[in-house]
Amino acid sequence: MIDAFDQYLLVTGGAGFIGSCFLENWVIKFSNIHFTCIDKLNYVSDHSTKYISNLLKLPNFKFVQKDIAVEYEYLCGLLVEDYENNRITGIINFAAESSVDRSFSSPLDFTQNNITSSHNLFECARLLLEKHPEVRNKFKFLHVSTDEVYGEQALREHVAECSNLKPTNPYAATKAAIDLIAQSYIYSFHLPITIIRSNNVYGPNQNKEKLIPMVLDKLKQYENQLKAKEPITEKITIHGNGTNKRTYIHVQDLITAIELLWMKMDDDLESDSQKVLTQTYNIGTTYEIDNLSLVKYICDIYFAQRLSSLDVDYNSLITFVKDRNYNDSRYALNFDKMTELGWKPSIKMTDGIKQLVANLDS
Ligand SMILES: NC(=O)c1ccc[n+]([C@@H]2O[C@H](COP(=O)([O-])OP(=O)(O)OC[C@H]3O[C@@H](n4cnc5c(N)ncnc54)[C@H](O)[C@@H]3O)[C@@H](O)[C@H]2O)c1
Ligand SMILES: C[C@H]1O[C@H](OP(=O)(O)OP(=O)(O)OC[C@H]2O[C@@H](n3ccc(=O)[nH]c3=O)[C@H](O)[C@@H]2O)[C@H](O)[C@@H](O)C1=O
Repeated sequence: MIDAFDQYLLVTGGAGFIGSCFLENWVIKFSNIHFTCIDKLNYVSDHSTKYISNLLKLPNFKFVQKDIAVEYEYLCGLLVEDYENNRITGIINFAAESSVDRSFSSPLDFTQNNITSSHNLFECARLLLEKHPEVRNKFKFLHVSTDEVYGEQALREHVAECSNLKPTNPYAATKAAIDLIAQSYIYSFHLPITIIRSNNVYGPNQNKEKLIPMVLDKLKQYENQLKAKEPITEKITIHGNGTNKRTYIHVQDLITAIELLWMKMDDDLESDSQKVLTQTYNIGTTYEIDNLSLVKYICDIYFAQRLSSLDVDYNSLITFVKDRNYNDSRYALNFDKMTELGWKPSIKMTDGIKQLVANLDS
């Protein structure tokens, strides 16, 4: 069979926030690579392919709506039994239920979904390399984890990839569990899984349950109600007293990091080494800010860009609500390993937020 494409990749969770931004970038940029995206289409994309709609007709893209937590047989067929037809030798795993808030109310669903979906992928990858050992010299697996697996850091503390995993919420615990299962597959089956753990990611296509898109959505509603001379109904909701801090990375900077690692994995395969394959990488920035300051920062940009004539006391737009069961105080990553590979974040938070405000009507 003559391969129409140089590589065949499986991307899971590609209809969601980061996955869709990744696919929007890579499917267009790498026309020599074929991408199969599997996503169950949950609430984050309104149970639709709206974030990847312009990819659906491209020759190097295929979308499959499946729940990889329950479709083990399908995955096995795609990756192992029908390898000769599908020839998938690269997996990038974004798929997960990603909301900390939702994990407090349905922890078992998070365990069932997040752990089983990723473990199904690891097991299929193991079986593929067992059945087709010749694939090992071109097989890559990038698993997307999170900084939350480390739990919170004290002031001036930074965690490196070798730091202990101390998750505090059910979502983070599922992500930590997956990382530990991945580690067992690396040791026991020499499966070349590379893991990335990033700070909070922001950018287009992010569901408005998360802080930044929530603030933008509330401000847009405020603007619409103001123009329609309707009563202002919605307020920006801040958990607790707003002093919790987060560190932010623009989704494009994360994608650049993924691309660098993917190339370094190719170098490893060509030189039969494992400098990057089987490694874990923190992907972070130094843009740390407390939640209340971030909300006011976004308001500053929003009003300057869209409502410059108004002089509004932002406190009137904000309401403080009950805090999370547990709310990590801050995450601070040591990302020297990525720096040593030549990566650094390039999108300033000001520019990233301004870009989001400017694109609100698109
Ligand atoms: N957003 C962040 O700030 C952030 C930071 C660090 C790590 N992460 C990780 O990055 C990945 C993507 O995060 P996101 O913010 O884009 O999430 P998201 O919630 O926006 O998208 C996740 C996608 O995965 C899909 N999915 C979930 N379970 C699935 C299953 N069993 N089968 C098929 N599809 C499934 C969902 O339908 C959704 O489209 C997740 O693994 C998350 O843990 C996110
Ligand atoms: C690395 C993880 O980032 C995201 O998780 P996180 O909980 O940090 O993101 P959120 O945007 O949900 O919350 C950030 C911060 O804001 C508070 N907050 C949120 C929503 C709201 O309406 N009001 C708030 O005050 C919240 O308590 C937090 O302190 C990502 O979702 C996850 O997948 C990651 O891996």
